[in-house]
Amino acid sequence: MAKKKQMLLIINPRSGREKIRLKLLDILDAYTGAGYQVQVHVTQKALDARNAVLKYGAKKDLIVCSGGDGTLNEVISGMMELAKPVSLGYIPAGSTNDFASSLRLPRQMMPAALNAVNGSPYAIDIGHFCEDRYFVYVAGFGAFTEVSYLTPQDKKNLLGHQAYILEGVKSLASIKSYSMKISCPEETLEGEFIYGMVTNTVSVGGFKGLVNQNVALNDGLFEVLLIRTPKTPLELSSIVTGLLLREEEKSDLVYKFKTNRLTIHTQEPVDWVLDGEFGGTRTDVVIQNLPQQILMLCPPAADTQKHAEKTENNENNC
Ligand SMILES: Nc1ncnc2c1ncn2[C@@H]1O[C@H](COP(=O)(O)OP(=O)(O)OP(=O)(O)O)[C@@H](O)[C@H]1O
Repeated sequence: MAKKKQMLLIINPRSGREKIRLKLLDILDAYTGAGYQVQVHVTQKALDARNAVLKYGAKKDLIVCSGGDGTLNEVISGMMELAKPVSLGYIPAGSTNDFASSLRLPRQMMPAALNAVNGSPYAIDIGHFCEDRYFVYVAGFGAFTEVSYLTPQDKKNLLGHQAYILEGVKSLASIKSYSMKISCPEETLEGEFIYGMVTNTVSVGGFKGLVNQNVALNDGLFEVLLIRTPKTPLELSSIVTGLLLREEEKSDLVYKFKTNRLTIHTQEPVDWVLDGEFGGTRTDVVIQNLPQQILMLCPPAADTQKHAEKTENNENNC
């Protein structure tokens, strides 16, 4: 008898609106029918998904993750430590699912579950953050970035994406400015900044226009967005205009560029957010793009450069 293919299915039962609860039997049935022996790990708390990958992942043919961006981050962080590469299927089940929309994964749970075993492998870049952390699609600091992890899970489950917007409006009153030196092979910037994000995605916080650059998830490059601290109401309105500009259009307050490596030194410690979860408080940060590290199973349309989403991204300016 042919040896069964081994799958590790990691499920965060609390992600999003807990939709997985209604579909789990159908999903297990489909995977068993497709010839997999499925080991299910239901996460109990933070870091559980990463630890399950480290403990069981190396012996599997496929890892499937059901959860939001935070759970996906944990699974990929575990996979980056495995000695042998394993493919990854993803069932987006969070409240925002930013990265899933970049990969054009099906929005419905059952089609996404089937794609997680039948999709075409697509090698995505991964971000290495300082010594010890990874991110899949965004590392950020400053205004609003803390909204994703400070929004209580119960509120996210109740209100979904609107919960972020509500918490974001609350944080408007407390925008902080940081004195920074930001260096990458292409340029060095110094001064006061209120916001920065280093991304590998077309959507952040559910907004597609924010990155506003041509994006490929496998080109070895991040898209960077940095915003200087406005000193006058006029500068504030220039920032709004600057955010709508394309990469090649220059602004003195808003910087958009691509790079594979970035170092940031700040005088006071800054809170970072990685894929919507708390990434630590740091004065020195090194961010490195590790090209094409994880094989994700995606719909064929998400294949390589077709996926760059140039048109869609530019049409969706916020
Ligand atoms: N059983 C659990 N109960 C509560 N929290 C959990 C449990 N298992 C894992 N977690 C934590 O929940 C965090 C958030 O989950 P996740 O990001 O998947 O969902 P979400 O916040 O609803 O989605 P999104 O980030 O896409 O908005 C994970 O990073 C993990 O630390």
